This record gives sequence, C-alpha cells and structure tokens, in this order.
Amino acid sequence: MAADLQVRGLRIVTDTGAELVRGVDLDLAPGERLGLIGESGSGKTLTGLALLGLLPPGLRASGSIRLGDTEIVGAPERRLQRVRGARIAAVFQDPSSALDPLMRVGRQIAGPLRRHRGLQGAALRRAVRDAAHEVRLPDPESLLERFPYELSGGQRQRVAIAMALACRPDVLLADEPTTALDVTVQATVLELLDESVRRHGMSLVFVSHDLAVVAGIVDQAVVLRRGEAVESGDMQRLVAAPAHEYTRGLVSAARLLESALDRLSAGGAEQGPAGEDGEPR
Ligand SMILES: Nc1ncnc2c1ncn2[C@@H]1O[C@H](COP(=O)(O)OP(=O)(O)OP(=O)(O)O)[C@@H](O)[C@H]1O
Repeated sequence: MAADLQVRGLRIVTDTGAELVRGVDLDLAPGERLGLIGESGSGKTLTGLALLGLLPPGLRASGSIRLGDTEIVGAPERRLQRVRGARIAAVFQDPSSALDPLMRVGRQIAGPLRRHRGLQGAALRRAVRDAAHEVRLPDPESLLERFPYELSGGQRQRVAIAMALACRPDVLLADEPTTALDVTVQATVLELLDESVRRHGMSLVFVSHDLAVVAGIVDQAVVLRRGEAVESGDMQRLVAAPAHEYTRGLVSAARLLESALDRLSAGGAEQGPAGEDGEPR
C-alpha cells in the first residue's frame, strides 16, 4: 500500500558540529511529486540521502522522517535495509554508482527482486525481463547478458531505473537523474521516469538544480538555499509568482536561457533555412 512521506525539522550535522541542513519540512501524499531545487551545495542531495537513511559517515540526521508508519531517523540498519529498495528507492546522477561493474546487468536487476520479493527461478527471470521491457531497454535478451561497461550512459541509467522500480516502492527519489546524460537522451529518460511513476502510482521526490527540468515533472517544490528551505509550494505558483528573492533569481536565470533559445530560433526562422554553404537560401 502506498505511504505518505512526512519530514519535520530535518537537521543534518557533521560530527564536528557544522550544520549542513536545518529545519527542513516536506510532505508527500501517495502519488504526489515534489521537487527539491537549489544551487550547488544547498543541501538537496543530503536531504535525499537522509530520506533513504543513507547519510555518509560523519554526518548525522535529527528531526523526523516518517515513511508511512516507519521512522527513518535513528532506525537500526536492519530496518532500513528492509525499507530501502522496497518502500523507497533511488536513482542518482551517475548510474555507475548503482551498478556493480563486474556483474552482468540481468543479475543486478534480479538482486532487489530476489531480496525484497523473494522471487527465484523462472518467476525471477520473467520479472527481470519485464523490468527490462518496462524501461525500454533495446534487445533486452542480449543486453541483460552484458556488463555495465558494454552499455551506453542512457542504457545504464535505464538499468538503474529498472532496479529502483523493480520492487514498486512507494516513493522514488530521483537525484539529478539526467544531469550526466547526453542532452538528446535526457528527455527520453525523463519521459520514462514520468510514465513509470504515473503507471505505478508512486510518489516522486525529484532533486535538481535545473528549475526548467523540475518544473516539467513535479506539482510542488521546496527551494533550498544553504541548507534551509526558503520557499515551498505549488510549482506553477513558484514559477509564476516566486515570493523569495532567491527563487526569483532561479526563475529569471531559467527564463534567460529560454529566451536566448527563443531569440535564436526566431532569428533562424526570419532568415529561413540555410543552404548547403551555410548561407540563407
Ligand atoms: N560527507 C560530507 N561531509 C561534510 N560536508 C558535506 C558532506 N557531504 C556534503 N557536504 C556539504 O553539505 C552541503 C550540502 O551538500 P549537498 O551535496 O547536499 O548539496 P547539493 O545541493 O546536492 O549540491 P550539488 O547539486 O552540487 O550536488 C555542501 O556544503 C557540502 O559541501
């Protein structure tokens, strides 16, 4: 059954006492999509890792992160292992971080299905094929037998998404899932995430520094700056009428890029298509 995610007063500190994230609140009902936006170093990734109970050594979370009836903050590792992958799963910027370079792709997708759903034999093989099919891996029979280095970056990210979706978690955390990909591949991977989350009624926490990307995929967002939430709310409202100066800056930076593209394409249209020598016809 899908679960709510509720974060209250999340604080992340180093063991030397430096405060990296403070007082962050998040609310996500089943099937909702929430963006975490902010510049580099604003605390987006650490907030996401805290949701998984996976902060790096030397960092500690306090406050509360409730996924349904499970409290993540302070939970013992054994409980977290049952939650991770099964109820909340993640896709990160670098798909290689999720993949074992020495293991064939099919066996890697089988891992969470065996661990969390207890599948084996023919049922496991079928579930792996279905997972590969769902993320539209080309020629899955042969691709599942390959090692990660024999795949393109986009294909590796599709495998990482297949692994994250395999156990139908309640919440999918996607942390800059397209940033490392070729621009031409980014849109198809985003579309795949969008479709899969919708099909399975999952909730989505989407982390990105790119407001234009976030705006296309989430309904609401929290804007982080220096570890603090400066603004939150409906995505449409944040873009149309940002209240905080920092959000206004993010919106105008995104608009600047957009209008540069518009200007270029309008200029191209005025000149008409170029001939073979590069001159307008
Ligand atoms: N293991 C760590 N030990 C100490 N400080 C850390 C650690 N990991 C991150 N930080 C610091 O915490 C702050 C927030 O980092 P975080 O990675 O969450 O930012 P971010 O918003 O995700 O940025 P980016 O988009 O660049 O990934 C940064 O100042 C970072 O230097």
